Parts: sequence; C-alpha cells; structure tokens
Amino acid sequence: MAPASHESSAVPQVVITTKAPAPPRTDQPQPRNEPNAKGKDPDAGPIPAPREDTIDEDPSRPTDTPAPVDLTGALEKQAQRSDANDPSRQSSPPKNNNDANDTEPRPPAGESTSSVIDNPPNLARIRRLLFECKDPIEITQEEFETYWPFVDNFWVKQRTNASHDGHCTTEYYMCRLRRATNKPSETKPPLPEGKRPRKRRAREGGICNVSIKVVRFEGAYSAVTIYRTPGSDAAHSHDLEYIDRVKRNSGVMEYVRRESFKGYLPSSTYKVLREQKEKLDDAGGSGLNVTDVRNVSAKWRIQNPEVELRTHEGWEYVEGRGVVKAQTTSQTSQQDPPPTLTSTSTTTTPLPIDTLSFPTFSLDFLEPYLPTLPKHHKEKREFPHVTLSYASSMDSKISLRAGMQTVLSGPEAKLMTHYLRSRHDAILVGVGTVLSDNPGLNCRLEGAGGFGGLGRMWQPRPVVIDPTGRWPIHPEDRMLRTAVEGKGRAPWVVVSPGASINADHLMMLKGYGGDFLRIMEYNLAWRIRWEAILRSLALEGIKSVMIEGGGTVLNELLNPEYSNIVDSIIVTVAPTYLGQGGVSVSPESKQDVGGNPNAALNPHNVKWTPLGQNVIMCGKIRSPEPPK
Ligand SMILES: NC(=O)C1=CN([C@@H]2O[C@H](COP(=O)(O)OP(=O)(O)OC[C@H]3O[C@@H](n4cnc5c(N)ncnc54)[C@H](OP(=O)(O)O)[C@@H]3O)[C@@H](O)[C@H]2O)C=CC1
Ligand SMILES: Nc1nc(O)c(N)c(N[C@@H]2O[C@H](COP(=O)(O)O)[C@@H](O)[C@H]2O)n1
Repeated sequence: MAPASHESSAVPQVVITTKAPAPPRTDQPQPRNEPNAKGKDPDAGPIPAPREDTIDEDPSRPTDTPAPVDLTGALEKQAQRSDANDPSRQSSPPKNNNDANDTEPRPPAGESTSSVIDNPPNLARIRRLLFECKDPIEITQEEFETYWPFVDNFWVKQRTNASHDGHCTTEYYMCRLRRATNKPSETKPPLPEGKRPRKRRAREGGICNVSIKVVRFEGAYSAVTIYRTPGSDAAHSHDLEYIDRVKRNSGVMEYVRRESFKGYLPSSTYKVLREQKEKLDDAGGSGLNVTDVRNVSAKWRIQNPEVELRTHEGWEYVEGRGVVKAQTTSQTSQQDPPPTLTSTSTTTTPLPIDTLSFPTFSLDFLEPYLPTLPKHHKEKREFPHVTLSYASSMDSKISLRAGMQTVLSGPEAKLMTHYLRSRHDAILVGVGTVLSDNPGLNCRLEGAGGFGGLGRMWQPRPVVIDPTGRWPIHPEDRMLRTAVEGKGRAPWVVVSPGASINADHLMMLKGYGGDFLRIMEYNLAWRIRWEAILRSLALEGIKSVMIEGGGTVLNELLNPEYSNIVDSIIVTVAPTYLGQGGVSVSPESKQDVGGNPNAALNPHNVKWTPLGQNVIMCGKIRSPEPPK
C-alpha cells in the first residue's frame, strides 16, 4: 500500500505519492517446451493416450499453462535454500526440465525418497490464503515464483496490461471454474475404426465468479501485490479441496516431472509421491493419479527410449502386484511390507538466522491491552489503537545516554516485544531512536505475524517521525536491508512541509517500498500534532500502532492531553538502575487546582506480570467511551 494524499477539513495535512518508477522487467515468463507423448511404458504396457481417465486437461498444452513463471527456477531456488539448511539434502538440484533431451544423471543408490516433495514453507496455509485472497497480499517476486506454481490449478490468466512506461504490469486471473465449459462438438468427424473415444468427463464450468489481479512492480525492492478485482464475488462457490481434485497444479506436476526424468517407473513415482500424502495434499496434489504420471514419463521416454525404467530405492516391481515396498531380509517374501510411517514433519523451513522462536509461555495477560481484531471493533475510530511499549530501568531510564542503545529486556521480554509487534500494523519511533539504534523494527518471531508468513504481509510498517529530514537514509540502514531481504516493510517517514528531502533519498525510499508522509498540522510548541500523524496513518489503513520511543516521543505522549488517543501502555521493567544522565521517561510534572504537585498520569486497569528477570506493567490510558 502506498500512502496517498489526504486533505483534512481543518488544516491542510499530508501529501503523498505514487511509487517510484521501476526498471523494465527482465523476467518475462518462458513458455514451456515439452515433446509430445508417445512411447511405451514397460511397467504398465502400452502408454495410454493422455488423460483417458481424468477430467483434467493435458498440462503440456500451451493454452493450459496458466503459470506465468519459470517453475524450475523457483523450485530449484527453494530446493537449494532447503538444502543449504539441511546437510542431509545436498543432492544436486534437477536440471531445467523444459528440455526433455536432458537425461538426468541417475541418483546415487540409496537416495532418500523423502526429498521428492520439497514444499516451500507453510505451503498449505499460503495456498489457502492465495485461494481466498480476502485482503490484498503483498509478496516479493521470488515468493511469487515459489508459490504461484502451486496455485495455478485454480487461477487462470486472462490478460496482461503493462503501464505506458513498462514499469508495472497487471495480470488478470479468474477462478478456473469461472471459465465456461467446452461443449463436445457435434460436428466432430467419426473416429477411425477400432479407435475408442476419449473418456472425458466435462468439468463443471461457469460456476464461480471470483477474479483477481496481480500487480508487479520492480524497484530496488520488487513487489507483487494480489488484489480482488472489482466485480469479483467475495468467495469461491467451491472449496480448495474440490479444485485440487479437479486439476493438478504446476508445482505438483514438477515433482512428477523430476522423478519421471530420472528414469523411474510411473507407478514407482506415483507410489513414492502418494506415500507422502500430507505433503502432497499440502501442495494441492490430492487428485494426482497414475495416469498423470504416465503421461509425463511417456514424453521423456520418447527422447530416451534406451533407458530401462526402474523403481525407487526401497521399492521393487513384483509381478501381479506392481510396485511395492521392497522386502527387507527379515521379512518373508510373501508378506506385504508393514505400513511405513510417513514423516509428518514439514520440509526444513529456510528461516532467517535471526528468527526468534514463538514464545512457549502464555502471553494472555497482554490481551486486554491489545488492539482487537477488526471484526470485534465496536466503534468506528478516528485514530488507530495506540500502544506505548518500551523497556525501562528501575529509575525510569530507557538508555544510558541519548544516541546509545541499551538492552533492558531479557530473552522472554524480547519475545514478548516481538509478539506485540506482530499484533500491530505499525511500529513508530522518533528519528533520535533511528539515529542511535539503527533498528530493524520488524517482527522476527517464527510463524504467523513474523517470519514464515507470506512475504511481508504480516509485518508491521515502521513509521519514523523526522520533521526536518535528519535521517540520511542509506541502503545499508537496517530498515531498508530488512525490506530488501523480504523480512519487513520499508518505513514511512513523517516529515514537515519544510523538510528538505534529497531527491535521491526520495527515490530510494520509494524504490524500497517506503514513502514520505508530509504533515502540516502543528501544536502550540510547533511540533507535528500527534492527532494529525495518527489520523493520516488511519487513512492509510493502519488500525494499530505500537510506539516504542524514544524518550522525547514517550514524554510527549504521556501528557494527559493525549489520554484520549493513547489506548494502553506496556512497560518492561528491568532490575537495574542506569543512573542519572540516561534518557528518562518522565512526562512534565502537573499541579492540581490548588497549585500542589500532582501525578502526571495514572494508568488504570493496571496489571504487573513477572517475565524472566523483567516485570511487565500493563495499563490503560484512554478511558472507555461513555455509553451513549
Ligand atoms: N528502552 C527502550 O525501550 C527504548 C529506548 N530508546 C532509546 O531512546 C533514545 C532516543 O530517544 P530520543 O533521543 O529522545 O529520540 P526520539 O526517538 O524520541 O526522537 C526524538 C525526535 O523525533 C522528532 N519528533 C518526535 N516527536 C515529534 C513531534 N511530535 N513533532 C515533530 N518531531 C518530533 C524530533 O526530531 P527533531 O529533533 O529533528 O525535530 C525529536 O527530536 C535512544 O538512546 C534509544 O536507544 C528508544 C526506543 C525504545
Ligand atoms: N523492548 C525493548 N527492550 C529493550 O531492551 C530495548 N533496547 C528496546 N529498544 C527498542 O527496540 C528497537 C530495536 O529494534 P530491532 O531489534 O532493531 O528491531 C530500538 O530501536 C528501540 O525502539 N526495546
């Protein structure tokens, strides 16, 4: 989402923007090049005509190749990433399987069949997300290439539009079941004598009116955003399982191709894939049948007629029984092999090395202080939910001195902070914090909310208040590196109208997917009004903001004048005194009507919870709306 211009009725505010132009794309889809199927299958007699017993279509037909991407590259990349993390999987990646002449070197004896399905991380969940497409989904080009082959059984490309400058392309897809079914032609010439008609059952068509568009933008950070198109129905008329039974996707067929091109018998490939049912289902292969495998194998064998097909390691061909698990010496030859336990563990997840494990301890105590899910919103709010969250010493210092990062959170509290980040749409800090800490401001927890999701879609948006443009934005800054690496979003920088913004910085930030928000509403101290900042964030779709600091920002927002916009406060208290001279969190003192000193602010609904060496203080600041 790129910030857009806003107009406040009271004071003219914000500004903003369109994305920076991207270089022309160089990764245009490569058409597949597969030979026609004809030949013999020693395992099952003559090679059957393609797709005799399936309601599917031949995947080799150009019109039936919905994926706009080079599948091999994506899966190879994925495989390499997995292999890099798992020394037991260091087999060489398959060659470009678009070339059927490319005879694969035979895998070494003893090659494990556990790697025949190497799904990318969280595939089942991500397929479901891409199937439902409820909200816009922003992913990297690499993620698109990795996951799209597994969803092209339900998304069928209709057309592509390119912007005039060629920097942005929009592809339109419809649900496969939206396409009208081809009725059998009544004027078809009669079949030659002895030739049986193909047993094709007509698939239902025209029953689902869901369509999406895929917008690709390439800058320093490439983004692919997937949206519902106007006019699309809100939900498919069928479930994901149904379409998986109807049509195989390119990702699943790639698994079939890789094994077939190694010279394995179709029924061996089929059984080995089926043995890993859970992974196959996750990939959308619940409808895979042995004919699908034979068709792929047949094409390869036309080019490699001399190769004698064989079974996978640990499997054998037994006359009358087909391909079965090989008997070990301890088993009698007549016995069926005992059912083997299929590993249910998911593929090694190539998570970044700075990934934090999801907390195993309960964080339920935080719930009353956190933003509620949109479906539970009772009131329509002008501002996002605001949580102030920081770590403090016993003497209310947040760092030893300005410009110096000081670790106050123990390991458990750190996990809690990242969990809090996962529960907010944006993380806001002042420019002082950026200059001193060079923070990432992403959520590094494994799983939903942090790493392991689809791209940055669950990552919070960093927001930096930098009225005069003091931050000399550089590609090496952690927030930008985090964005380029797909581990977080690029920041939005809030500036005053007078800020001098270097044109290179402007282009660079936009190229990374970030932006500048120019806000021109001030308070009496000529500071940007927090109401204006929060209102503009709300207009950009931000429903919750976690404000982490630093001292200047917190001291301002802890003033009672902001008690109507700050919802809650979550402070990690560390068992240390940082001493005088550090950065304090201490709002201006207040007086009562008699002129006596008074507490500056008293949070209510307070709860203290020990967490490791820290204690977490949760409290509410904003008073609940009085009942109307
Ligand atoms: N322990 C913890 O949890 C945390 C600790 N910290 C620590 O805090 C320290 C940084 O704090 P600090 O130096 O106070 O910096 P801040 O991060 O609070 O940034 C302050 C600057 O932000 C700009 N700013 C903030 N609010 C406004 C506003 N309403 N209108 C206009 N400009 C605004 C101003 O920039 P300008 O001066 O250009 O006008 C101001 O000087 C660091 O040492 C950091 O490590 C930070 C976060 C959390
Ligand atoms: N919760 C918390 N505990 C501490 O001990 C801290 N020093 C901070 N600092 C805040 O976290 C930011 C660093 O974030 P990344 O890890 O780089 O993503 C830092 O800038 C402060 O905002 N917080």
